[in-house]
Amino acid sequence: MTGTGDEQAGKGAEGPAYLCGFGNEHSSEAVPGALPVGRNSPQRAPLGLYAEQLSGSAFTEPRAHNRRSWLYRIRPSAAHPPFVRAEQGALRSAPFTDCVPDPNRLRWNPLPEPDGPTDFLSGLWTLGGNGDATQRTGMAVHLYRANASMTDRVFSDADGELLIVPERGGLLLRTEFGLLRAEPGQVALIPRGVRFRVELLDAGPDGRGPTARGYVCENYGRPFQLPDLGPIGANGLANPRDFLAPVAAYEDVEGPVEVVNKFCGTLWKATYDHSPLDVVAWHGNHVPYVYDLRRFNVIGTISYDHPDPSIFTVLTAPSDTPGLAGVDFVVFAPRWLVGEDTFRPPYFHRNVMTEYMGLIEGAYDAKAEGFVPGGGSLHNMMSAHGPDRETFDRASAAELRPQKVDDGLAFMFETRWPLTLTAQARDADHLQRAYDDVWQGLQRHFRP
Ligand SMILES: O=C(O)Cc1cc(O)ccc1O
Ligand SMILES: [Fe+2]
Repeated sequence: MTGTGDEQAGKGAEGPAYLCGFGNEHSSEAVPGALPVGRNSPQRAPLGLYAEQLSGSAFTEPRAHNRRSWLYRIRPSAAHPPFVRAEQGALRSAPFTDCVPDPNRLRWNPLPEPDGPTDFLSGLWTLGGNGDATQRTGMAVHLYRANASMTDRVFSDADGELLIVPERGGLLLRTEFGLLRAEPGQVALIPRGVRFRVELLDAGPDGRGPTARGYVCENYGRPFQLPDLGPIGANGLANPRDFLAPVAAYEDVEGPVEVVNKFCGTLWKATYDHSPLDVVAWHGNHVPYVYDLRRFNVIGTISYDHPDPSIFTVLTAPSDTPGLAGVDFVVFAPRWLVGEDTFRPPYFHRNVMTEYMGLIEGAYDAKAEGFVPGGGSLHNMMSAHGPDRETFDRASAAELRPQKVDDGLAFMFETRWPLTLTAQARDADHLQRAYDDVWQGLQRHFRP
């Protein structure tokens, strides 16, 4: 695949320029002539740059799964002193062994405000996850809250890719590949190993701003890809051309920059004597991207019943068993409900998959109250859940006219493995201890 064009993104003309297309073999140069022509590693790279390959798959994986990018940079990444252990904050990693896996339905309010100056990295707070980062399986659910831009440091995650879901406040992601802007309603993906710095879009000149919040799915397994469409056909759900990769943009900055690396669950740091965001040109398919959830082409019934929410899959990270995702990213976007003789909100169910849900704005059609933007719910493997009592009563009696559901944007990280909590999530003050009550009082209506 090749890029078909550039796109100006963000709100208005000041947004970064982008390259379009999911999984494409993109190329970009910030200085004309910086990309070598016809080879990746010439004897001397153009403009005195260093060539470096960043591999996101084994060299030998099938072409359809093969991922790598070639970076042409001012200094090679290899020029650095030893990494030493860094502050872990509230960031935790798989395997999650603090807690016994809990079959209860759980729900949290948003994270409390940060105590002091907190950037994206120090504001990461892990809820739980599954698998094992050292085995490259499973996933983790993190939340973040940040009131300061990252300055003089960058982050990269050797353990997996990061799907960032802003809920409050926009983010400017300065990556090795260039700039991405992600506002609430958009999501950003940083591939395994890619270095980046997160700045708050609303920050003042001192880098401080109101608290930005959101969710992060850390995927240790096979990278997210677009789901197959089967009988849906060639178009629909998330369309490939709406995934936007950055154009090359580099920093030529001498001076100490801390590089923080998450490696097998722990954070390590090394101080470089220059900014490692010094990539002048690049090409490849192991690239960061943003996607606007409002571009999701929502498909649902036009007759009766309610398709399973797999119909809302934006991205899927396959496991080694076909059809069983390590993690799916699913969005409940504005849509029309027209099903006749149909209970229209999510049905009662028990699922072998585990569902973590978050809310970006508004309300969710299965929950009348208590599921709030910035909060989250966990319905672990086989836990019984569905509409709360109020929603059930309302939806069972509703007149079934065509109805637009457009008062919220919810999402789900759905995984084939049960999710084990961190101790901080189990013991959190913001855990709603009476969540079970939302299903109390569902009356018997049986009339044999
Ligand atoms: O639990 C949820 O609210 C998510 C969900 C929605 C739906 O419409 C059907 C099944 C399902 O798990
Ligand atoms: Fe569910």
